[in-house]
Formats: sequence, structure tokens, C-alpha cells
Amino acid sequence: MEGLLHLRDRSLGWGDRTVLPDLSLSVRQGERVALLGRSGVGKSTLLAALADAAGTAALVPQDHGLVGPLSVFHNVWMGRLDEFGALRNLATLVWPRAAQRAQVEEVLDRVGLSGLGRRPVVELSGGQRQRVALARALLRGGAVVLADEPVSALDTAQGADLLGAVADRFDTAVVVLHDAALARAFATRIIGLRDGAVVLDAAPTQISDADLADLYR
Ligand SMILES: Nc1ncnc2c1ncn2[C@@H]1O[C@H](COP(=O)(O)OP(=O)(O)OP(=O)(O)O)[C@@H](O)[C@H]1O
Repeated sequence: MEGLLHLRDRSLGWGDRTVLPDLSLSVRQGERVALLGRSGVGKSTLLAALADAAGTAALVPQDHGLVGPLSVFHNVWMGRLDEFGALRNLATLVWPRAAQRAQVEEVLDRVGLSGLGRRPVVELSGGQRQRVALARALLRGGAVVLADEPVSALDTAQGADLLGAVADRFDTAVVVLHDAALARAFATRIIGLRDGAVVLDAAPTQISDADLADLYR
């Protein structure tokens, strides 16, 4: 059965450089996938291909994809820009309505950034920026989220809490993580990449700590 996100016999890479040759992967509706593997193995490359396959999805890029000089409010509201026309978006940029502010404040509360809506993103810490990027995805919502190390700058408890928010908000998720414990707690399926291939693909309960450690050797 084809999945919600489906790649078949794809060679993924950049320019003439192949990173993941002959890759086939399906993500089914309702799955929460944790993508693990060493730095440079191709996790972001795979996520980019899944974003193309998804067509529409909430995205949390590794570099957060925020506009530094703009406020937290405006960066979070960007998650919903595609729902409205240019004029309405311009009006929101200049003079946000109370209801819009309230919607943004609700997701800011959820990520622990209450009251920071007016602050320019450039004035935030790395962990706060990461939470703004998560808040933007939570506001956007939708069926699928694709997130690249969305909690890497947070402590384990905060990371687990915010991954819980992601799990509550999205039916299907593919999340690059580097913390094996967080991956076990969050995921219904762990996919491990090594040497250009998927070498692990199973439920967390079927995967040993030694299997996970092997990914990083
Ligand atoms: N935009 C790009 N243009 C060219 N090469 C790229 C680009 N992005 C990644 N690469 C290359 O593709 C390979 C895989 O990178 P990728 O970012 O997918 O790895 P990763 O597993 O996500 O790494 P990390 O954990 O460090 O983020 C690397 O060799 C990298 O140099």
C-alpha cells in the first residue's frame, strides 16, 4: 500500500553528488517517524525530498527559517500566510487583529514564549528561536509536519514536552532527532540512516540501544 508520503527508487542528493542512492520509503498516515543518523548522512536531504512529496506540510527547518528583524508575532503568523490574500496579509503585518494576536499568543503559551510576541526575533536566544519556529508550525497545523532537529537547542524535558505538542497537533510527523531517548518517547517508527542507506526501520520497541549506537559508529 502506498503511503501518505512516498518515495520510490529515488536517488537523492545535490547537484551531481548523490547522498542517498536508490531510496524507497513510505510514511503512512498516523505515523510519527524519528529520523536518526550521523551528521552529514542525509537526514535533511531526505526530509527535503519528503517535503516535495508532501506538497503541503508544516515545516520546521533546521535553520528555523525565521526573519530576524520581524517580531515573534509576525514570524509565527507567517505559518498562515498562504490562507489569505495579499491585502489581508498586509493588513495583518501593519495592524494585527485581536483575534489573530490571541491565536498566536495561544501557541506562544504552548511553547513557553508567553508575552514575547512583540520582540524582534534577532533579540532571542537560540532555544527561543527554535520555539518560535515550532510555534509557527503549530499555528499552521495541517495533516503533516516535517521537522529538522526542532528541539536540539532545548533541554530533554522541554524537548519531550514540545514533541508532545507536535504529536497532539499533527496526525503524521517526520522529525529528525539526535537524542535517542527523545526519539523512543516520541516515535512510532524509527528510521536510521547510515552510509547512504536506510539501515534501521522499525518500531522503537523492536530496536535496541546497541542498534541505535551503531548508527553513530
Ligand atoms: N544545499 C546543499 N547543497 C549541496 N550539498 C548539500 C546541501 N545540503 C546538504 N548537502 C550535502 O549533502 C550531504 C547530506 O547533508 P544533510 O544536511 O542531508 O545531512 P544531515 O544528516 O541532515 O546532517 P546534520 O545532522 O549535520 O544536519 C552532506 O554531505 C552535505 O554536505
